[in-house]
Parts: sequence; structure tokens; C-alpha cells
Amino acid sequence: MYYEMIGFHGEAQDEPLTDEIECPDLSKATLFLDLDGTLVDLAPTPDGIQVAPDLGELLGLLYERTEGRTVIISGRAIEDAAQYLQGFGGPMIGGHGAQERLVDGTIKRHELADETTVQRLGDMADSFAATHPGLLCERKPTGVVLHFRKDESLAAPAYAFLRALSETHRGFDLHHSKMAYELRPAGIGKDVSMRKMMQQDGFAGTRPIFFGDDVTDEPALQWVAAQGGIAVKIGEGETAAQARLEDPSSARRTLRRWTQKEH
Ligand SMILES: O=P(O)(O)OC[C@H]1O[C@H](O[C@H]2O[C@H](CO)[C@@H](O)[C@H](O)[C@H]2O)[C@H](O)[C@@H](O)[C@@H]1O
Repeated sequence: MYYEMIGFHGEAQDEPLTDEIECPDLSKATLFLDLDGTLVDLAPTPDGIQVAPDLGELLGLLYERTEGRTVIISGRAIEDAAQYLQGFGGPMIGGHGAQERLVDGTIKRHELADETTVQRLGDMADSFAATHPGLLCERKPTGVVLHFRKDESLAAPAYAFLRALSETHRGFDLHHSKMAYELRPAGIGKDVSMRKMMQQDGFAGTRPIFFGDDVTDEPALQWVAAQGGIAVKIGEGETAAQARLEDPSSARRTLRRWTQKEH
């Protein structure tokens, strides 16, 4: 069903394809890394994630090896994701593509993420969550999420509520992610941001690699695979990726192994 929604007509895989992923030449690659469920384990709440103590050092090494083309690409707001990745000064894409951190550190938001509308949507979702104590409302500069991890029976009401908001607020689309529903500006996506970045000087002509875990990562995994890049799915579930790793610690181990290999 999700594959129809995103227009994917290839062969989605649910089998482990390989554990031992080829070690790419990082000096000719652009490495896109998702955060939650990929570099860090999922937690009961967004602010409950535990970052491995050596993650910052690993990202620094990858940044060097890719000659500045290691990109964190997250659904989180950049201001939020960055607090868990202190010491990483490389490129960042946040809000599933609605924000971009420029080289001078400033954060650019997508013009489709109209501030007044985002504010209104956030206020309404906050009020809804206040009357449904098992829901957690996460406000982002470019959208809003209702998390139902604490009480899965609230998935349907959360969906219905955000669905109604998306129908009355043109320009915002409803997406399903892990134990959450989210409204984000229409037309944005990690795949869209990647395509744009890969056309820029310094990135064009390099091989894209993407590690991602969620259904929201599938269009980007599919795009990377179609470019002859390396698309790696972390964890279970149907995927268009050519490779799969069990969990974030396997992902970090693989990335560490790549930094140790000379080409
Ligand atoms: O693109 P990502 O970096 O993977 O971000 C996706 C979403 O991650 C966060 O939510 C998810 O992780 C939480 C912490 O583990 C978990 O509690 C929640 O159930 C997950 O949906 C983040 O809160 C979202 O904003 C991101 O879009």
C-alpha cells in the first residue's frame, strides 16, 4: 500500500539481502545518514534517545573520508537533531527536507513551510494532545507530529485528527512514520533534498549512499538504489534498498569498518 502511495513499482524486498556490505570508496561518495532508528536506537519518547559515546568521532572520520560529503538527513528539526550530534559541523537536512543547514551554520527553511500555518497547526495539535494524554505532540519549525507510542489505541484518533487538518490546510501532507503521524509541507522529502544536493558543486558525480530505517525513508532509498548508489535499510520491513543491517549498532559497526579500509 505504502509503495503504491509513493509510486514505487520495483521489487520491494522483505528478506535480508546482505550483512556484509561492500566497502565503497568514500572519497568518491556522498554519505547520507538518517538519525533515529539508523544511528541511534529508538526510544519511548523523542528526547529519550541515547547517543553512543563514539558517534561524534565516527561522524568526524566519515566526514574526513568523504571529503566533507557526510550529510545527516533527518525528520527531526535541525535545531533538535544537532543537540545530539555536537561536534558534527557538516551538512544537515532536517524536517524530512524542509530545512537545510548551510556551511556557515545558518538554517534555511523551505518556502512551503509557511510559519503562520505551522504555528496554527501546532496549536491545534497541542490542544488535541492535551485531551488525549497518551499522545505526545512534537512541534517542529516546519510541521507537527502526534506520537502514539505510549498508547497505540490512539493511532486512529490521531490519524483522523491530522487527516482533517491536512484537508483544511492545503500545502500540508499527512505522513505515517514509526508510531507517529506527521503533517509536513507537500512536495518535500529526503529524496527531493538528496537529488538537489547531488547536483551541487562538490557533490555532483559522486556515488550516493543512504542508510535509513523508516517507511518515510523509502523514496530516498529507492532513488539512491536507482542511481547505482548503495541503499541500506536498517531493521525489518519491506524495502527498495539492496542491503539490510539489523540495527543501529550494526550500522555504526559497518560505518566504522568503512573508515578503516584504504582504497
Ligand atoms: O528521519 P529520522 O532521523 O529517523 O527521524 C524520524 C523521526 O524520529 C523521531 O521519532 C521517532 O523516534 C523517537 C525516538 O526514538 C520515537 O519515540 C518515535 O516513536 C519515532 O517516531 C522524531 O521525534 C521525529 O520528529 C522524526 O521525524
